[in-house]
Amino acid sequence: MVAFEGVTKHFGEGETAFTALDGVDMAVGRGAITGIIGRSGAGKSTLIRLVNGLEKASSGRVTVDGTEVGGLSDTGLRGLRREVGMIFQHFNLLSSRTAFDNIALPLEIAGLDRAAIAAKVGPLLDLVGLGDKAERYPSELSGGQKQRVGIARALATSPKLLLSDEATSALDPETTQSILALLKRINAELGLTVLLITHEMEVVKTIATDVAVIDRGRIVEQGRTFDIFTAPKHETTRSLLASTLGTSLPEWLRGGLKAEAAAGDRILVRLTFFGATAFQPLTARLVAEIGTDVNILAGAIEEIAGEPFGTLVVAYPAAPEVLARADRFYAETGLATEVLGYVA
Ligand SMILES: Nc1ncnc2c1ncn2[C@@H]1O[C@H](COP(=O)(O)OP(=O)(O)OP(=O)(O)O)[C@@H](O)[C@H]1O
Repeated sequence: MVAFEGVTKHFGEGETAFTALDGVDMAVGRGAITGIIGRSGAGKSTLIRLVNGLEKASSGRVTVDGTEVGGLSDTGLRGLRREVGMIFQHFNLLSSRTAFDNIALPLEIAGLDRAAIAAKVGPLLDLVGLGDKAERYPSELSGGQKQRVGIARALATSPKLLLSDEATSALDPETTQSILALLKRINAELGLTVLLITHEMEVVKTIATDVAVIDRGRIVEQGRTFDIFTAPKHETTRSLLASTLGTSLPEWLRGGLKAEAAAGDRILVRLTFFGATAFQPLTARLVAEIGTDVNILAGAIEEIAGEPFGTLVVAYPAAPEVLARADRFYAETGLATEVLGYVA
């Protein structure tokens, strides 16, 4: 639905020139919820703003449904923006307008009469759960309610694509979950494609079917969320995900970790389980097969893009016969393993 082909974006000229995007190739599938993650300043906002023509690529092509955004006239851009809704971190509502009138705004701009507008806005208010708040002003609404108005406004022109720029970053965790549930429902019920940028890994883990990782203007990794989150390849992805997945080591352990084993050391291994049911029996068997001298140091079962996934960090003696037993067990069970290092 959206394609980036060799997209580069420079800001400024000469000595102050800055390359915000550097040869981005990326595809956003129809009906998918795609999350773009990256550190602050990586280029996420610039990337998303190219999709609705708020920024123009310096080179390369951005297309929405086959139409090149950079080549559109002002009229063409207005048409595109009816097809592409956007929601923002700080909601961007007009404080002088009620919830109803904020949602009505894009329809007024599109030239609809009052009756047609009312026929659209009523159901949208119901869809976002604000049927009883039509006449409230933004100052009378909570953050979550304001974002619901923002979502309804973005949906007013029946877009095919919704862009979300840190839409839950200003909300508390509970409200975030309710907004994410709403976005998921809209995606499923209206078949709306969603492209979101966020610095919150939890958001991606909860709703994104696909993810792209951006680092200093380049896409360094992209694919299905479950695959990327369970087996991140790029260093940036690993570091972004470390604190989210319960796979990061406690400081006291990390501090003493060595790359090489000395006599008498213990090896630290991270095991990855797919499917919650595998967790218990495999943990028990691990201890039985390797020997009782196994410490379980960290572990968690979580859900990524709707699928259960578990990790366990264990330590046991780095003696050749123990390592051989462990390797046999891993090969038999197909467990994914990663050696984290050695401790005295
Ligand atoms: N109009 C501009 N003029 C000059 N530099 C810009 C402009 N807009 C963005 N940049 C620079 O481009 C880089 C990418 O910015 P962008 O806002 O896309 O990053 P981001 O990943 O969205 O960051 P954040 O998570 O902090 O919002 C940053 O270094 C930023 O300073």
